[in-house]
Amino acid sequence: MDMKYLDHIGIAVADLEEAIETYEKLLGAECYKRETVDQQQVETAFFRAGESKVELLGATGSDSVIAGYIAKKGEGMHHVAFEVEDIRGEMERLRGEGFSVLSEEPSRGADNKLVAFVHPKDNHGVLVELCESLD
Ligand SMILES: CC[C@@H](C(=O)O)C(=O)SCCNC(=O)CCNC(=O)[C@H](O)C(C)(C)COP(=O)(O)OP(=O)(O)OC[C@H]1O[C@@H](n2cnc3c(N)ncnc32)[C@H](O)[C@@H]1OP(=O)(O)O
Ligand SMILES: [Co+2]
Repeated sequence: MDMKYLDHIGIAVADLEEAIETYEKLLGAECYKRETVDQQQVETAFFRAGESKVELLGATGSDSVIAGYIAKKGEGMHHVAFEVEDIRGEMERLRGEGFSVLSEEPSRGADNKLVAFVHPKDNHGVLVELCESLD
């Protein structure tokens, strides 16, 4: 299988501190990691939920896709992320299947991963992230 498992869901939030408090109560677990990814202009906060994770995403700049998303659609589910074994191979496979992979090369994401995205218009309205762990 090419996609190994659902690694995380990404949730766009307007106020990261407030959202962390909410998700700590909701999941009954503490945020275990915070990381800013400058290339994406986002600050992330991660929670474990069984084998999967919840990634809260706050914008760090007005050009951030998260700021644009919230301005247009409001807060909410932003993407689903699948862990893959070989991200470049998977990007090539998806391009061959006609999907719009949004970059030529993967970039550095949070959590020591390489990431790439597939346009939501190709996935029935859901932005899909591919991630490959570098650990
Ligand atoms: C922290 C790093 C990493 C990790 O390690 O986990 C991350 O998770 S980073 C997460 C943030 N980064 C990204 O999302 C990068 C990839 N995304 C993009 O390049 C863009 O967001 C996009 C998908 C290309 C859309 O950008 P753009 O075309 O500029 O936005 P529009 O507002 O014009 O939208 C066009 C069209 O698409 C719909 N849309 C946009 N975003 C989403 C979304 N997340 N989910 C579903 N649909 C989305 C938008 O509503 C528009 O639709 P129409 O109005 O019907 O045309
Ligand atoms: Co993500």
